[in-house]
Amino acid sequence: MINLENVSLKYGNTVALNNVSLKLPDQAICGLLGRNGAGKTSLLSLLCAFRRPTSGTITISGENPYESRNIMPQIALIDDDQSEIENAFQAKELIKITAALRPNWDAAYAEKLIKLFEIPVKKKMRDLSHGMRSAVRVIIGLAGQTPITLYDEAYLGMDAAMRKLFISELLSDYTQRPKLILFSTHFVNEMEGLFSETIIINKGQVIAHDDYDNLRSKGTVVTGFSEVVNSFTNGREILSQRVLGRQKEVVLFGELSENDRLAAEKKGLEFSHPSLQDLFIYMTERGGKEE
Ligand SMILES: Nc1ncnc2c1ncn2[C@@H]1O[C@H](COP(=O)(O)OP(=O)(O)OP(=O)(O)O)[C@@H](O)[C@H]1O
Repeated sequence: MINLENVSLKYGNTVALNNVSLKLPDQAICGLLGRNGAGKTSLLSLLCAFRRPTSGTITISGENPYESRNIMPQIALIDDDQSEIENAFQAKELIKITAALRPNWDAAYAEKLIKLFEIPVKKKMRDLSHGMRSAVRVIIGLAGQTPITLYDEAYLGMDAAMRKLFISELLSDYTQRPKLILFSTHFVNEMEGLFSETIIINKGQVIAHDDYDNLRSKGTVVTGFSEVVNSFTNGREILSQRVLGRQKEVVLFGELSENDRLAAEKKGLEFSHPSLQDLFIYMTERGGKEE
């Protein structure tokens, strides 16, 4: 269990995280969503003890990660690091070095993934394409089997087919060997089916943390004849709207009361929930807090 209490992180005068409190379970695939500069990387860098918070406390399994030799090998951060040091190694050397640092390393799984992603392992990292370098990193993330694995935009440069392969591996591995995976992404539409829970971070603050279905249920899509939809949605918080001939679809923020729903159904309106991406965009545009 990860527990953050009133955690803030400042870089000089820049407040990257502002009084964040968060509890994360031992087993989940948790999406970390936020606009550029929202504080996602800052949060992940605290969790893997690359940085210390300016104020507040972080505990992982009850221990302070900065002072614990037990905790550090249990956490891996997989990011889009382009450092010269890493780029100087052959892919297979980088994999071998990392394997030595990971107590739960699954060598057979790493070999399987190298074949699956068709990695030319003798090439230096700097000579691989961006997508291939990312594939090497996610192989390290998957084969490392760390109980807490953090992916920070780890698949950048991968084409759609490769991203699909990665997601499918992540899911099947999680099903067999559950752990805590935190997954920061801007590909909300593509990845949202992956998340058992989602954290939305905006301007350094956690504005929502809920399971996937609960979060999506905070929005309502209303569809029907334009005039009926207009009279029903008038005065409510509208996320987006589009007209389809005589029909109209309006996305509202918030759940409808049972009375509202029954009244609208009598008028022939239909309801569903918006995508996580639509909700995310709305919540971070208005900067609002989850009710
Ligand atoms: N090393 C640093 N020095 C100074 N300011 C920083 C540093 N790293 C991040 N920041 C600032 O902290 C804030 C949060 O940045 P962070 O990288 O955590 O955001 P992010 O959500 O990961 O963004 P992105 O999606 O663009 O990667 C931003 O205002 C950023 O400019």
